[in-house]
Amino acid sequence: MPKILTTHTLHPRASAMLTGAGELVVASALDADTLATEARDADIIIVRAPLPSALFDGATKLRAAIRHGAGLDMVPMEAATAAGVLVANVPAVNARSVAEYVMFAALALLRRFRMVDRDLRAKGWLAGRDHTILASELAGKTIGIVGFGAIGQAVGHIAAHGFDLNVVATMRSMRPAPDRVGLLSIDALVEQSDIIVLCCPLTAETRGLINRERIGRMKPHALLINISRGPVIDDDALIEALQKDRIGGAALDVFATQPLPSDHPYFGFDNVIVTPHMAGITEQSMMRMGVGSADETLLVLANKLPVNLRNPEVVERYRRRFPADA
Ligand SMILES: NC(=O)C1=CN([C@@H]2O[C@H](COP(=O)(O)OP(=O)(O)OC[C@H]3O[C@@H](n4cnc5c(N)ncnc54)[C@H](O)[C@@H]3O)[C@@H](O)[C@H]2O)C=CC1
Ligand SMILES: O=C(O)C(=O)COP(=O)(O)O
Repeated sequence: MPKILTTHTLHPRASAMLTGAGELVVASALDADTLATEARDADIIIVRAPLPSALFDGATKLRAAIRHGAGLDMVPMEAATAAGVLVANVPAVNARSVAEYVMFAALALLRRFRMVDRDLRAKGWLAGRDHTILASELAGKTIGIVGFGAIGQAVGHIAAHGFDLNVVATMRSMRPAPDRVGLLSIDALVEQSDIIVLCCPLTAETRGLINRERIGRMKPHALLINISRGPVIDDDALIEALQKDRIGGAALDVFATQPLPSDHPYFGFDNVIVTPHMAGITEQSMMRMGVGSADETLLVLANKLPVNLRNPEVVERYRRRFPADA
């Protein structure tokens, strides 16, 4: 029976799909050593936590690493490819969930929800209503989307059609954008946006993209929302801007260090929302990501290639390891 190692428990519908196809084993811990040890006799690994490169050295049976979600930064692609292991992901199926989180975060920041809720509970009704800085509407503001892929487009659609926001976006290749979306360079986008949303993957190019200089160009009331990956932002520069009231606030779902240390400076700001990497996690998206991961697993176990193969250059090496059935 093939061993399907998963870093986290899957949605029941996904587990049910795998019943009979293999032995589904949830990793006992997520540290590098445990994952590498438990992957040694695995045929497939379903990934929701960073994998160490060393995992691929000892995992001689491993056919595929299947990313439960979009971002591929958790899988060391070079090590997987060198070891002849297929890498696949389940793209786009959590985009709606993340886009709804982005609107929630923008509204919560503009409504100063953290403070209002806290003051009403701690100090009573009048304190909850006593805010000298007024809340603000979304309508008419400009939202700037960095990375106009599945999530960026879902954010743009809801923002333009649901909230009457002006939408601008930056893309790597400036292809024609949909109606109601203006294309800008990253520098123009940070200068012109009231709300800046990071929806790009973490790559060598996007690491540190939101640096001190770009934060310095933002409007004084600008809100920064990050659902991408933590290292896209220079944390020291953002913390300094928040301390000096140089920007309006931030909503951060992802961090350079996860779990976020409990004494992290981000916890100290009233105008910062922090969530534990859960923008893409809803009942619906967990089902879709789980089912997508199970679909890809079943294909690989049937000696076929996954639909969303992300390292096609591995195929020849993989086929030498696991010759296809006639
Ligand atoms: N917080 C959460 O729960 C979640 C976070 N994510 C993160 O969001 C990222 C994007 O997800 P999707 O939209 O599904 O992926 P996608 O691949 O559909 O879109 C990413 C877009 O970013 C663009 N891009 C890449 N480098 C860029 C650059 N330097 N400047 C501007 N644009 C650039 C790409 O061309 C593409 O259009 C994922 O890679 C992941 O890191 C994804 C899902 C859930
Ligand atoms: O899709 C992504 O990249 C995410 O960050 C969310 O996926 P996950 O919750 O890790 O399965």
